[in-house]
Amino acid sequence: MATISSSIRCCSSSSSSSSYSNSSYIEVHQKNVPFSLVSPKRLAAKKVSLQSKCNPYSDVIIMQDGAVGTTAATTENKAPLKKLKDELLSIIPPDEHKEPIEVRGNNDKSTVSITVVGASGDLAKKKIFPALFALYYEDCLPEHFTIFGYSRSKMTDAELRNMVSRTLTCRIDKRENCDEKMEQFLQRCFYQSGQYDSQENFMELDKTLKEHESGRISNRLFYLSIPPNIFIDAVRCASLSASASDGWTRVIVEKPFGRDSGSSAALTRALKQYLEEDQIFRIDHYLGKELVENLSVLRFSNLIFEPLWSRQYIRNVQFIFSEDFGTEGRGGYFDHYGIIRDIMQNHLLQILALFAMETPVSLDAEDIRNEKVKVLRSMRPLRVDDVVIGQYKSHTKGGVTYPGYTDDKTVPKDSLTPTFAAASLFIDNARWDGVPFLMKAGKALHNRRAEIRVQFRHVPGNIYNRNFGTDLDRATNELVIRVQPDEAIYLKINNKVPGLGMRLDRSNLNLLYKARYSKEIPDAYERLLLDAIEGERRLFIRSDELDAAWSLFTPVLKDLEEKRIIPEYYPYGSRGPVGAHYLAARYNVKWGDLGVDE
Ligand SMILES: NC(=O)C1=CN([C@@H]2O[C@H](COP(=O)(O)OP(=O)(O)OC[C@H]3O[C@@H](n4cnc5c(N)ncnc54)[C@H](OP(=O)(O)O)[C@@H]3O)[C@@H](O)[C@H]2O)C=CC1
Ligand SMILES: O=C1O[C@H](COP(=O)(O)O)[C@@H](O)[C@H](O)[C@H]1O
Repeated sequence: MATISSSIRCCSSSSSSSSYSNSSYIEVHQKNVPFSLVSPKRLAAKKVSLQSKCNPYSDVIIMQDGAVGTTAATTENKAPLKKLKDELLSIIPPDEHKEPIEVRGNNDKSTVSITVVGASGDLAKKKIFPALFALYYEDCLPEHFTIFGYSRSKMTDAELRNMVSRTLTCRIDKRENCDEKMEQFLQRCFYQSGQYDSQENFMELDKTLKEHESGRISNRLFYLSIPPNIFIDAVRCASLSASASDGWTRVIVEKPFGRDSGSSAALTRALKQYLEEDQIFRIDHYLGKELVENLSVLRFSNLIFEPLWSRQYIRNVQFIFSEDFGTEGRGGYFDHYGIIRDIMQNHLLQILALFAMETPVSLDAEDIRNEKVKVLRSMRPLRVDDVVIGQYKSHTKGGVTYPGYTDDKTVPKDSLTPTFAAASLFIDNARWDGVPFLMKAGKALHNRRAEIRVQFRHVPGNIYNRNFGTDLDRATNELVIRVQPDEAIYLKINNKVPGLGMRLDRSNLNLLYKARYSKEIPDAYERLLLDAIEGERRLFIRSDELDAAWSLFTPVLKDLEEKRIIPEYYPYGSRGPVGAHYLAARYNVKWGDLGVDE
């Protein structure tokens, strides 16, 4: 052990728990941060496993006596721990691993305080508290944790609990002890009222946090669920007056990260006055979605896909986002940003980067983020010619009148803000030269959907061409990764219809998640919150990624706004502006979601 690092200690102690007779733990101190441990009860069911249930990117460490712990996969501690794991595994052959026994020790010494800043708001109620409860329900939160709501509204702890309880739901697959779990969770939630720009108020928060931390090593996570104009005030106050004194302090920042390259860089500079880059967790919740996370698995762990993943076989790739509702309630925010900033520059571009990047050296956060930056920097900035914009207008259907975008009272009547956009992007590198990457995003369309469509090239010299008639697109192999709803991966292939004749049809090889997996898919915020607690950064946006993303969109956004380009109006609930078809047609492409057999 001594050969590994003086920062790794290995200890034994007697357990206070009755079900396990012996107890061992290892402590890894990196900047005074102990690594997290996984409950052995969960592991016991699986015997010795090399992955923790809650964070697949943390290593499970098997001690010589059979004890099991996990590492939080931070860049700081991952390297020595990997070495440690390798060493331990080489000492103990797999078939000699004993049953896991309880791992105790440093978990008792540390605690995590999660403060939701802006706790009275929409996102906190809709996503953050429910995600924290789901993590608690799944036994994924550390043993010692406390949740604080912080906002200006006056509320007692009981009122916060009441507000939170109305937003919580139980997992459909295990409801038995839900009420009990909910009550236990709510007892760990507290509320502190304060201003976002008051250091004094944050000092009061600090005092309350300390009382709950009861002398343990304190780790503090601040989730900024507030409008962007108050981000910096809140970060300043939290960092100067309520940082953890001995453990880590991390801040999750919600988008928007600026409106363009300039304002985004200014935000980053301001954040970095108070925080190191590795304390900033910029959320893009699409990266926490199951099928987005699966993209790399699909590409890099299946021999059949990676060889096809280039200009040689792929004709075009489409990233499609649609919502069947308008800006209801968020018009004020939206009008300042528009659909390009709201969806394309972040969610769709992040998916594109994961789709198109080269193979990372490893699954480490920095290796993945390096590859994403590289591919983003190989892309051509967009020009006005590369985009089509639209805005929804009022529409009456079946006796119901749906409002137009500018009917929203918080939106100026003469607003030209796009609620729909389609764009063609290109990656100027050896792999993707000439392949159109098309994006389409819109609100108030005919359905709610997010998907990736990969259209492959036509089969050269296809001897079955005559069976498809003149429309070769009908024979295109298309791989669809449906992010939501009804998560699925399906591949359209050409197949012979059974019978004596020779008739072909298009059929789907279909991996529909709800048919294949019985387990409920976790919400994106669950994964992201857990990662932030564990210090796993791969799903968060690094500042250079953000810069690269803004560089692509800033010129076109500026042009659209300066030239006051008028959007094409489309009826609420329709398929969007026709202009999107012309844009795709320029590259000989048809949008895959509009076909008869989509
Ligand atoms: N809601 C959503 O679905 C999504 C939101 N986001 C982002 O998450 C963050 C939070 O969103 P959301 O919860 O909708 O925001 P809200 O508008 O609901 O604001 C959150 C809280 O901030 C306080 N607040 C609101 N406006 C101001 C103001 N002008 N000055 C000071 N405090 C204010 C209020 O609390 P109090 O008055 O009690 O202090 C409010 O409850 C934003 O950055 C948003 O862009 C990102 C993706 C989706
Ligand atoms: O970030 C945002 O995302 C939501 C859509 O998220 P989803 O997980 O429900 O698909 C979008 O409605 C909102 O405008 C945008 O700010």
